[in-house]
Amino acid sequence: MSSDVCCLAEAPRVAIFGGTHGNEMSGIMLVSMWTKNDSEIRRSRVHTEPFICNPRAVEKCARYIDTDLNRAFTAENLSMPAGDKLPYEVQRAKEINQIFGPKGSPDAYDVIFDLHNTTSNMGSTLILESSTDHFNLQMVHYIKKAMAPESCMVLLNEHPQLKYATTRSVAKHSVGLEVGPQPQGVLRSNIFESMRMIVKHALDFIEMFNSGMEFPACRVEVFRVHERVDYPRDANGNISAMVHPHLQDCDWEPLNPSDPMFQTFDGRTIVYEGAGPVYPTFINEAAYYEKHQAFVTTCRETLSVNSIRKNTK
Ligand SMILES: CC(=O)N[C@@H](CC(=O)O)C(=O)O
Ligand SMILES: [Zn+2]
Repeated sequence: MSSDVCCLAEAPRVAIFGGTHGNEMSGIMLVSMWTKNDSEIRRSRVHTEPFICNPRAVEKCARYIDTDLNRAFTAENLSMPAGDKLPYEVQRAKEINQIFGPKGSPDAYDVIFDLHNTTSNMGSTLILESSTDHFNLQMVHYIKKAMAPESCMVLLNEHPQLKYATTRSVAKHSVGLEVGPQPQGVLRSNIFESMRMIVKHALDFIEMFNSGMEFPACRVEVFRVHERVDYPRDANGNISAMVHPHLQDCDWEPLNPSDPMFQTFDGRTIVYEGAGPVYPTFINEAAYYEKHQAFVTTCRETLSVNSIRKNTK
């Protein structure tokens, strides 16, 4: 019914970020490619800016120089007086906020896609930070349909403690794109092509939305971030077990009470002792050893998405 349609502002300004982490190669290569020739990302009703977020980390092929850029977009950092004593990524966050934000203001870019790779066997995953952004929910619904039969999962991170201040959070609508498995510093053609295809569908969606198309109400399956699980550790804080072979590479598959979770170096199995099934993801992500995270558990949910169209005035 058209009376239930949410009329939303047009989304003419879009950015595609790569190299938020300097060793996640697919996004870095795609963004560099589109910077040289933007024919693939050009649409008549969308202006799309490809952008390398952490050029010094890209140069070094490291996740970051001083601190993780994808945690740096806090109100505190962004309001810090500029100065060259600040950590490189804090300076960079302030610059990115100037160009694509300011975060939370009407001047901010409409949509930012931030391209990441994971060493986990997650496949293609869209990361959302809000369950009430119906523009983003309609977009991920569109992308999932367009990608089928290839799967595209949706990870929803609005957990008050586990949420972090991402680079993409300067936009009005922020979307993370995480594709794996791909080792750090490595390009895999299948991963690169999946990422490229998702960006294509996303831009097609925005083009259609900006052209005035109405998107009917729908439902979308998401996996909501529930808990961070660290590796077992000894008294000195060193890791004392590895991800169990039965869990390794089983991202998005149910983990039930008493299922194997870790394997100690002397071959003992540590089982999951939670109450019900959870869906682990980011299993054995290389970048998360420093964050004390072996995997994150999620709960499966279906969200109802409102019908949307561009407001016409
Ligand atoms: C492996 C990796 O870098 N993942 C991203 C996820 C995200 O963009 O939310 C991060 O931790 O920043
Ligand atoms: Zn990343």
